[in-house]
Amino acid sequence: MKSIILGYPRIGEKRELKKAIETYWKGKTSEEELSNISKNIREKNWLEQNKLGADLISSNDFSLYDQMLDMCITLGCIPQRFSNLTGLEQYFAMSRGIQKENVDVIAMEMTKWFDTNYHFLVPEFSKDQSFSLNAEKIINEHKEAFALGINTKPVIIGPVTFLLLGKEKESGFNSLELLDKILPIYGQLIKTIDALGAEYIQIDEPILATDLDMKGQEAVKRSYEYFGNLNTKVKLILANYFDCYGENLDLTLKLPVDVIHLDLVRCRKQLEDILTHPSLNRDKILSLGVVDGRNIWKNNFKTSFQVIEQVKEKLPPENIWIGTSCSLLHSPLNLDFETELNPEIKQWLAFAKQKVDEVVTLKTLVIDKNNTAAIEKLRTNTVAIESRKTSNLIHNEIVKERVNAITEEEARRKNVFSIRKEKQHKALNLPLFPTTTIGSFPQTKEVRSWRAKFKNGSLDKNEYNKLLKEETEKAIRIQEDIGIDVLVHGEFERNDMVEYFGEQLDGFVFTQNGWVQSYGTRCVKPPIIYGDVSRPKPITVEWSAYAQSLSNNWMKGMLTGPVTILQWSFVRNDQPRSETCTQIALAIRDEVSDLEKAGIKIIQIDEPAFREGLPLRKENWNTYLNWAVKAFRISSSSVQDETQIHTHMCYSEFNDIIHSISNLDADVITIETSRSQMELLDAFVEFKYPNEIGPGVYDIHSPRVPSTEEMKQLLEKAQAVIPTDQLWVNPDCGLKTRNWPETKVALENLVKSAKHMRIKALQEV
Ligand SMILES: Nc1nc2c(c(=O)[nH]1)N[C@@H](CNc1ccc(C(=O)N[C@@H](CCC(=O)N[C@@H](CCC(=O)N[C@@H](CCC(=O)O)C(=O)O)C(=O)O)C(=O)O)cc1)CN2
Ligand code: MET
Ligand SMILES: [Zn+2]
Repeated sequence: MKSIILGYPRIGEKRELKKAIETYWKGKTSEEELSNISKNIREKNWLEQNKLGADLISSNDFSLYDQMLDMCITLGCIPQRFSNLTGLEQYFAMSRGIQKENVDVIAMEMTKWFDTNYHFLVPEFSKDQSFSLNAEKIINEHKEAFALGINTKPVIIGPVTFLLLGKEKESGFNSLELLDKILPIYGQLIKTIDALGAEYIQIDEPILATDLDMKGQEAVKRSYEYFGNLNTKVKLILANYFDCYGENLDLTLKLPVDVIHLDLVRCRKQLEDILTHPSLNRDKILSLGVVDGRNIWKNNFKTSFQVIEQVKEKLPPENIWIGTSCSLLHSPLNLDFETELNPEIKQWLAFAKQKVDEVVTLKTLVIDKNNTAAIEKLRTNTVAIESRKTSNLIHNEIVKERVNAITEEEARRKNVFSIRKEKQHKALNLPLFPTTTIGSFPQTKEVRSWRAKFKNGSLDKNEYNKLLKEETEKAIRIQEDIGIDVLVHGEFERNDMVEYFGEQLDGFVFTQNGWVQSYGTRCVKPPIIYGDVSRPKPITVEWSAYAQSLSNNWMKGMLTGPVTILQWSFVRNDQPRSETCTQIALAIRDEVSDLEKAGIKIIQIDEPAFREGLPLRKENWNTYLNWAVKAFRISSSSVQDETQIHTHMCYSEFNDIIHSISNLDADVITIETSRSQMELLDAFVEFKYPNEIGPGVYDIHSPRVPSTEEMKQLLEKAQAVIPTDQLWVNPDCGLKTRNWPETKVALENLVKSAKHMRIKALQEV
């Protein structure tokens, strides 16, 4: 029996990697310094897992930006436009774009990794694509760990997941047609790893958690049969996570791999299917992912034992591994740093380091029932689990009753959009192609340092608020000067769009250092929802009212929606997510009502995680979409017809959920479309989406400043397919990650492009 960790967080205990990369980007440190800090983080991670007693530890789970991007480099799949660059400059240009002297290249697209808040860079494929092996990173990391006495299992992304998550950059071919070209490169890679003396390779194929068509299944079969014929000693672990193997199970069990990993947190029922499956061969090792890599709750050891016992009836102990459900990339690093958490709640939690310990302890208890240290851990585990079941911190009867009493009417606006639209146009009096931004303005070092000082007590509340008010006023004047129509207050008072709300709602706790990577160097501290959610008092009303008082332009109220608050938090697992989401929706509904009462005429309820919450398998979509849409509608429907409700979504594909997007019935939706050159609009066009829409024309994830001409062209593209009176002009998303100089120029260009469109539209009438 072995313990297996599918991957470990790479940001460093105190986000050392983030800081090292960002200072490197600023030109303040050398490549060598960055490389040293990276190496230290890797070594620390390996030694930590090793010390805790984990048997199978990953290498190549480290990345300077993203593991899919690393895979592109490994396979020599580098888009043409980066071919004049080399090394780290090329690597970071691929991730963030580059703009200097004679070089102006846009970044690769970024999108959500399955149903997580982690973003990967999307591989780009052309029909005559060629591949070539560059295994340097994988070799070096294996050697580094080996020097510490650890024979790691390199982890790589499998060919089918790689190809299917990538994007064809020309029409008329399917990425899977590249399989024949890519398999020999994977073959060379596996041989290279074999030659290093690695005992195992972990090949991640989470695409197996989705509905694969015949071609996809065939590709899986062909790939692993190819790998099976390589004549290598190294053993293959096939890892799927985030859902069951489902329809892909029979195929999977017949593949010539040594180990099959199961995510038993997301899909417990597959165990029964597998153990009774005629194709299960007793030589196969099953890696049981029982410790949740996606949430922070302590593992229930007793439940895990039941799972292991069930497998022991069918397989010999040496063919049973115990592990994390998925990589721990999605989990914060170390609970020991949380000195301010309520101890009652803290005892219910486990972060990455504690999860490794859980995996090892479970294994120990299974193989050695008399191990006293492990028995003591089992005892504390049982106490914690029981304490959570019976704690009176969790339940609030008033909240439960309110959820049960929700009526259909409360989830519906008073009138249909066509009626609202007219009233809103009269009330708001906006020009054609109204310009707006998505909410946040640059979170400068100063703003963050005020918050840090306020939190550590060296800045008092009045001074902190005064500084924030000044910053807000500054942002408003800048927007007025640039000529933006609908203003925002800038969100300077918020650390994060979800954490900020979590901090002010009952039923949530938040961490001091519970960072999780979102993309590149950007991290989030997801709040923890441990109990019934309610809003003790208004959250944003004072800020919005203050901001509105400073300007004659309309000020958008700015809220995070219930689905996104749910999706970007660690959610309690003792009741259905839908129930928790509805509780949050009621809290936001009260906030919306209060904003309206305070004179705010336009209220944006952000739902960037709406799409991400979609289950991986289509059979579960309707259930989710029903409660998610309803939650949004509960939060947004208390207002008068004249009050304009906006929503915002980024990184979403809309094609297959456009019906539900339309059912949200937001008066205006702003979306991210610029990196895909407006491709994401297609869904709205085909559906004849009736409400107003702001397709993003400015890629805010890149420091690159888009030109007026560029944005004009994007708007013309939009205007060709969407009626003019439905269109808004805005960036892809909020501007908090940008700096002021580039933001100002980009927004000036944006307003110019809108004005140009307006003049043209009037001339045409
Ligand atoms: N939750 C969430 N998910 C999301 C998004 C989002 O906005 N929020 N946006 C999409 C893209 N993802 C993003 C995720 C994070 C960030 C981001 O900007 N993160 C910041 C941290 C934001 C934050 O929590 N800031 C805190 C803490 C800031 C901090 O680092 N403070 C320093 C001290 C600062 C000083 O003394 O000067 C420290 O702790 O060391 C604050 O402002 O208060 C970062 O990584 O840099 C942006 C986009 C999708 N998913
Ligand atoms: N209002 C938020 C902002 O502008 C929306 C962000 S969506 C990830 O930052
Ligand atoms: Zn966004």
